[in-house]
Amino acid sequence: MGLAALAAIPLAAILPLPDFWITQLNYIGLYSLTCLGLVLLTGIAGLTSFGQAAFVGIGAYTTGWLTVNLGWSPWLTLPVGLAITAASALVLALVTLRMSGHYLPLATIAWGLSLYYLMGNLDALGKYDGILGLKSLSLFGADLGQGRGFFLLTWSLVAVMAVALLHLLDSRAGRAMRSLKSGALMAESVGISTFRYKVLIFVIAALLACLAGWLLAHFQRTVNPTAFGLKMGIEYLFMTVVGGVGHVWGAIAGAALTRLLEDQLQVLLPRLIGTSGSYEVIVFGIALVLMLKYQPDGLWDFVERRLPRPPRRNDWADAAALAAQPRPAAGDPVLEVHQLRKEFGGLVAVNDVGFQVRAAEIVGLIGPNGAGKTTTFHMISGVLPHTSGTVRFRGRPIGHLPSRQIARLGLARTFQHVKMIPDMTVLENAALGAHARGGKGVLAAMARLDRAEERTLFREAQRQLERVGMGSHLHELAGNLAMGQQRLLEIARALCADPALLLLDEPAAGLRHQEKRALAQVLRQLQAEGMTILLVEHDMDLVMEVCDRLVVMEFGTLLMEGTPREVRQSPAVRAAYLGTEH
Ligand SMILES: Nc1ncnc2c1ncn2[C@@H]1O[C@H](COP(=O)(O)OP(=O)(O)OP(=O)(O)O)[C@@H](O)[C@H]1O
Repeated sequence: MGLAALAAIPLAAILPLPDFWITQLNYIGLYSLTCLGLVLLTGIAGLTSFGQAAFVGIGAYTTGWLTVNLGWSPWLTLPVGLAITAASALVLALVTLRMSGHYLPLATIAWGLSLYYLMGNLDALGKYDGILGLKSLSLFGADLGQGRGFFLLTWSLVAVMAVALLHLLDSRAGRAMRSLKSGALMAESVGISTFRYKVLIFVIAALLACLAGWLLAHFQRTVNPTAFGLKMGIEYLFMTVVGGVGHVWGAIAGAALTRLLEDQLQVLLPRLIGTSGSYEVIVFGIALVLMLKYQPDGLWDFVERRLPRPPRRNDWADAAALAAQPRPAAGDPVLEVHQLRKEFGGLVAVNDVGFQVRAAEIVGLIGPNGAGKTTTFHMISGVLPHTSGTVRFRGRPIGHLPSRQIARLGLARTFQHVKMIPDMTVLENAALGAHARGGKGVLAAMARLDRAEERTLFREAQRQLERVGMGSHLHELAGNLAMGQQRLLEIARALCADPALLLLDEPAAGLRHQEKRALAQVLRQLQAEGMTILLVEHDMDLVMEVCDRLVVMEFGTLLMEGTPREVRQSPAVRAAYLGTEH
C-alpha cells in the first residue's frame, strides 16, 4: 500500500487537475506531515499534545530568518531547524513526559502559547507581521513554486514518512511504542524503557512538524505567528482524531477531510445562512462531537475494518536462533529472599519474609487472599520498592533495581490480571517478550534494516508459543483470545526473554480443567528443560501436582515451608485456609 502511494504521486502531478486542487492537495500534504507525528504521539503512545503547531513554527521561522536575513539556501536551513526542534523537543519531553494525567496536555498548551507570544513579540522575527519575502524552494535550479513542483516534493515526503512510520510500527521498537498505551508495568517487565520510547516519539513527532513548517514557509513565502498558535495546535489534533488517530493513513485522511470540508463550508454556509462569518468552526465542533460518539477511532478505522487483513508472511522459519544465556546449574540458588518487608502506610503487607528458590525447582508461593503473595512478587520483580530486606538473583542484589533491569538479568514474570496488547497479534505480543534480546532501533526499523533481527525474534516467539500449545493462534489478535489462552500467551512472552527464573502470578486463574492439565504439563516440561519457576497459585490441585516445595504465607508472614505433602498435612496451613485459629 505504501509503495502504491509512492507510485501514485507523480501520476497525480501530471493529471490535468486545476491549480486550485493542486493548492488544496499541497495544504493537505503539509498538514498530513504534522498529523503523522500526532498519530505516533497520541494514537500510538497515548500522549496528547496541543503544542505541535509550535514545532511547525520553529521549522518555519528558522528558515524564514536564515534565508531572508542571512541569505542561506533553504536546504541548509532545514537541518538547522530540525536540530533546534530536536533540542527543544528533548528538553520539553524530559520535563513533561513524566507528568501523568492531564498535566502533559496542559504543559503542551503552555508550550504552544508561550512560543506563539515569543514569535509575536520578538523584533527580530518581525513581531505579529512576521517575516515576508521568502523565496519558494528550488531543486537543481528548477523553481518548485507553489504548484506541481511543490506538490511532488511535499507528497513524496509525506509518502516516505508514512511508509517509514508503517515500517517503524511493525518492528521491535514499534512494538515497544505500541505497548506504551497499556501502561508501563508490562512493558518495563520485558525490559522496555517506557520513558525513553516516549521521549523518542515526542522528538519524532516534533521533527515531522518542523519539516512541515519548513515546507509551509516556502510555500506561503511568508511566516507569521497565526499559523503556529494554539488554535492551529488544536486543529492538528482535530484532523488526526477525525482521520483515525491510531492509523498512519488516518493522518492523511483526516488532513484531507478537514481541509476539503473547511473549504466547502466556508463557501456554502454563508450562502445558506445569508451572512458571512466563521460558521464552519461551529459545524466542525458538532462534527467532532458526533464523530467521537459514533466513530471514536476515526475515519480510517472505519475503512480499515472493511479491508482484508492478510496474515504476516512467515519468513522466519529458517532464521538463526537467538543467543541464549547460560543456565544456572541444577541446585544453585537462583533467588534468595531475606527479611523482605513491605509497609503500605500502617499496613504491613509483607512481614520480614525469607525463602530460597534453587535452579530447576518449581516453588509455589501460596496462602489465603491478602496474604501478601502478589506484593512479594512485585518486590522481587522490581515493580514495588521494598521497605527493608534483600533480594538476590543469581547471587546479585537486585532489590534496588527497576523492573526493566531485573528483567534484562533474566527474571521474567506474568501478571495476576493478564497484561497484553489486545490489538497486536499473538505472535507480536510474544515477540515483545524478546525485546531485550534484540537491539535494532528506530532508524533501522524505518529503513527496514532490521529484517534479519526481526526474523530471529519472530522465530523465537513462534517457538515459545508452540511450547505452550499456542502455535495455532499466531496471527489472531490477542484481544480475541479466551482467558486461558491469554494466560498461556503471557507465559510464552515471558519465555521469549530467555529467563533463568520465571515468576507466574496465578497462571491457572480462569483456565478450564483441560487447560489446567495442559498448563501443568507445560510447567513440568519447562522444569525438565532446566527452568526455575516460582508461582503464586490458588488452585491447590495444580500446586500440589507440579511444585517441589511450597512457601506458605498468611497475613504477610511466612507460615511454613515444605514439600506439598508436608504442607498438606500441616494443621497450621489447614487452619489458615479455613480461617480458624492455630
Ligand atoms: N498498593 C497497595 N496499597 C495498600 N495496600 C495494599 C496495596 N497492595 C496490596 N495491599 C494490601 O496488602 C495486602 C497483601 O496483598 P496482596 O495482593 O499481596 O495479597 P495476595 O496474597 O496476593 O492476595 P490474593 O491472593 O487475593 O491476590 C492486602 O491486605 C492488600 O490489601
